[in-house]
Amino acid sequence: MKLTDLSVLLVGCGKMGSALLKGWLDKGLEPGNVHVLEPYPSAWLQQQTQQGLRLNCLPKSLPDVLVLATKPQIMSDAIASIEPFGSQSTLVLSIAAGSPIRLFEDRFGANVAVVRAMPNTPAAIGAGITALVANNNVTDDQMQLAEGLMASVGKTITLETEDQMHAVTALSGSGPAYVFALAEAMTAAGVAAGLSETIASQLACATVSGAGRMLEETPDSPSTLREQVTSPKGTTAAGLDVLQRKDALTYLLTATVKAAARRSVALSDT
Ligand SMILES: NC(=O)c1ccc[n+]([C@@H]2O[C@H](COP(=O)([O-])OP(=O)(O)OC[C@H]3O[C@@H](n4cnc5c(N)ncnc54)[C@H](O)[C@@H]3O)[C@@H](O)[C@H]2O)c1
Ligand code: PRO
Repeated sequence: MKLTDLSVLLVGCGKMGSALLKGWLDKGLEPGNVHVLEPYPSAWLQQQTQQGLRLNCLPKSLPDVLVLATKPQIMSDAIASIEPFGSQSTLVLSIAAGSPIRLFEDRFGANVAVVRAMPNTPAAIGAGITALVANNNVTDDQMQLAEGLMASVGKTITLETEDQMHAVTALSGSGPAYVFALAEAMTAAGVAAGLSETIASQLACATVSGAGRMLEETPDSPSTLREQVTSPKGTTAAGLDVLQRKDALTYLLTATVKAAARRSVALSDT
């Protein structure tokens, strides 16, 4: 099905919901075919009503896709108002961390077609990556539809089992925050080395962003790209000797991702 012909009911239009909606509207989704439920609509979302998007009212017929983008903690309450829309012909596409497929099967019925997806915030600039997993009720056409929607805001990968979603959420879902934290820490390190905050921040952010683009735009692996910066006995080798001493960086990130994955498991159990 083409994006132009698609009808969508979006529940929750905060940071991720609006990043996805922006991407879909840019790619040709008709605002007139979109209903959004959002108690605190942004100025941008309110503006879309002038193009025909319907805010805080329910569609008269079943939409092709019901997108769930509220926080997992209030997912159950949010579903209460839209239970009749979880029919077999409507694809339920949830992006909530820690909301398992069984929650939607319990609430909408065992026959409901559910795709669980984990995007990340670079989706806002079309540079996201989304992992998807479906239940057995999802048809090939519906899976293609879900992949197509998420591909319009970045890359997609399909998971083998829903269990993998905890690690995915911890790695790529939360991952942009780790990278932004790196830029913040590099700025602080630049200040400690004698630069002004402004110059340190400019250098740190451009370095993170430029290195990210190289990962994207060159065929080289992260290891090769790292080696290309590192002259024997030079400055980078001296720095990496601290960063990677006793695998410190790998150890820290492994513990980080494990903690996030544990939180995903805990959210699924509540
Ligand atoms: N932000 C991320 O990086 C990210 C990445 C991947 C997945 N997610 C998932 O996306 C979901 C939304 O996260 P977010 O960061 O956009 O949060 P957010 O708080 O920005 O957005 C959630 C929105 O839901 C709205 N809402 C609250 N109650 C509602 C209701 N009853 N009906 C409809 N809308 C309601 C809120 O007003 C808010 O605007 C979460 O489940 C999160 O796990 C977020
Ligand atoms: N943001 C959501 C959270 O922090 C899910 C992944 C990224 O819970």
